[in-house]
Amino acid sequence: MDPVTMIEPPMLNLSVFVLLFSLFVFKLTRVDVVKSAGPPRLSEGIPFVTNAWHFMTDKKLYITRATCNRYSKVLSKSGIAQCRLGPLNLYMVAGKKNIAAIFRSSFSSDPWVLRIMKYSAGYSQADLAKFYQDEFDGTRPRGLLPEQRIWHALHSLYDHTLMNSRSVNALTTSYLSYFRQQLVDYSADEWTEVRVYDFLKISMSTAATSSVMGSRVIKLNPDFIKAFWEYEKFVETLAFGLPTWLNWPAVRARDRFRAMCLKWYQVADGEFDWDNPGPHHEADWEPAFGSQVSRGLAKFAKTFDLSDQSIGAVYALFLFGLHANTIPICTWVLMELVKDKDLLQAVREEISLANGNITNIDCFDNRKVELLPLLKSVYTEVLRIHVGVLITRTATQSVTVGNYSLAKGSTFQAPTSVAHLDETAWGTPAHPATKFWAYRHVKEVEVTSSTGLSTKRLEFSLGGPSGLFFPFGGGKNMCVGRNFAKPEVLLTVATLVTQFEMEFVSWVKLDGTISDWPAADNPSYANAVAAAPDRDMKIRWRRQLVHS
Ligand code: HEM
Repeated sequence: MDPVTMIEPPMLNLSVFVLLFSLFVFKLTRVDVVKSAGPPRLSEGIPFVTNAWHFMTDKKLYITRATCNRYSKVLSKSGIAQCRLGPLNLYMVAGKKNIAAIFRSSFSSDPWVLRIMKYSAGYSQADLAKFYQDEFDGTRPRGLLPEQRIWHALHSLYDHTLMNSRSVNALTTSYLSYFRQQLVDYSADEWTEVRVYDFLKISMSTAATSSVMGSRVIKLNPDFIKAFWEYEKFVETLAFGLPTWLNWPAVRARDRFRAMCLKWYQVADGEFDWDNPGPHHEADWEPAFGSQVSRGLAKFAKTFDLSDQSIGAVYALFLFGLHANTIPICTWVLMELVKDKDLLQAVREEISLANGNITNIDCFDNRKVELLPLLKSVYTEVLRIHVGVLITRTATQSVTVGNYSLAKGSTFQAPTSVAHLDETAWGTPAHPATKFWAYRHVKEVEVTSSTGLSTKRLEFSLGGPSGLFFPFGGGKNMCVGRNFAKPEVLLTVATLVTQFEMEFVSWVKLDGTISDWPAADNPSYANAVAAAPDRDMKIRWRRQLVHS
């Protein structure tokens, strides 16, 4: 199937699910509707249904209802609002102080993550029980060493293999080399038409998967990348835990992708020498599992004796985390550059200057590209505008938020979009907060050389308060992939704009037909982190002649 048609959002099915889900919830739950003395409540047109419906079909609207004048100013006034989401009673929070509060150590995202592991990834019940038993609230079984505790082991594995500079550098170098292989078919002689999102979905996911697990996983499963995107479009709705008979296409896509991951794992496991200690256990790269994080996940699965079903789920969910946000973010960055020729030229010059006017990307210093102020500003601005997630936390003890004392077990959600689009924090008279502005996060500074010569240059400077910018979440559950995400996106963009001349052709719908409208955030991604575009940009490009 054409890779574009396979990503059409499952709107029809979703609508049916939501309706049935809402009725299901309405019938099965008895929820206390007494007006409490707690934070103000966000009203619902149809009790139990309206919020769940909006959350699953248009989360922007769900959040807007809590903040916008037309509906209610509940959240903007008080900084905390109660909100019913199906059977759950949640507290939505906003404002620097309340957001900082939910990033404290007395809040955890583990219960929310468990839901994703259960439904979106499909861990087995027996393995989920190991996580449930390792209580996050201090009542965990006593006498266990930290490394014997499953949550601790998972978090420290990520810290060790994704957060330190050695592992990030190794992943970045490997990613770039695989990404360049995706470009070999494009020559300097002819113009080729490509769709930006379509191209990046295939090329970046192929390169990033290979850099983490090695390319064998794709050779063993020729449909691997296609199966990933088939699965990706369902991950958010799977998390709602609808019965399988109601959600069959999603469950089938998940199980198919998980089985592919397991097939690869079994080959790698048979090949890896587990019994003999040696450098292969700590190497940045070895042929069986690939990178440190991939090998670490295998060790984790063995240590906690995970079932085959859960092992497939471990890798499927990790690959979702790896691709689901960097690829839409990179797409938006590239779209913004192609839309604005002057900006594209300015970014090209910045990259070229930093690299001594060498346009051969093979000679680039990766770290220099990451520091370029204008490119970093565009990346930051795209994160600000297009990351729209409800950062979710559960209180592990009784807590005080926004002057309200709330019980242990209360669930909180902080919508990034309320903070990221706050006009008073980010807007300027010429550039409102809701609009992309490439130069929002740079300022011009004057520098004087040792010979007394004064020049002006751009310096990166976040264009608003850091407490109102949290695209990667915060606290101990903050995104562990953020140190890799940045070089992955920036180096992909730097490679493409330096190696290719590119021109806008037209906006197209996801099925490839012409669109009169530019791309906007796709509302059918429910609680996704970075919004995918609802349509694509067709461009034409050809390789630049390289001077080294
Ligand atoms: C621009 C790209 C990305 C964005 C915007 C993003 C955003 C996020 C957010 C908002 C969370 C939840 C954090 C919280 O609850 O406080 C998260 C968690 C996570 N992300 Fe990312 N992410 C990105 C890239 C990546 C990459 C490249 C990887 C893998 C290498 C990754 C792996 C993960 C994992 C494993 C978690 C769960 C962490 C935990 O529960 O301890 N992410 N991400």
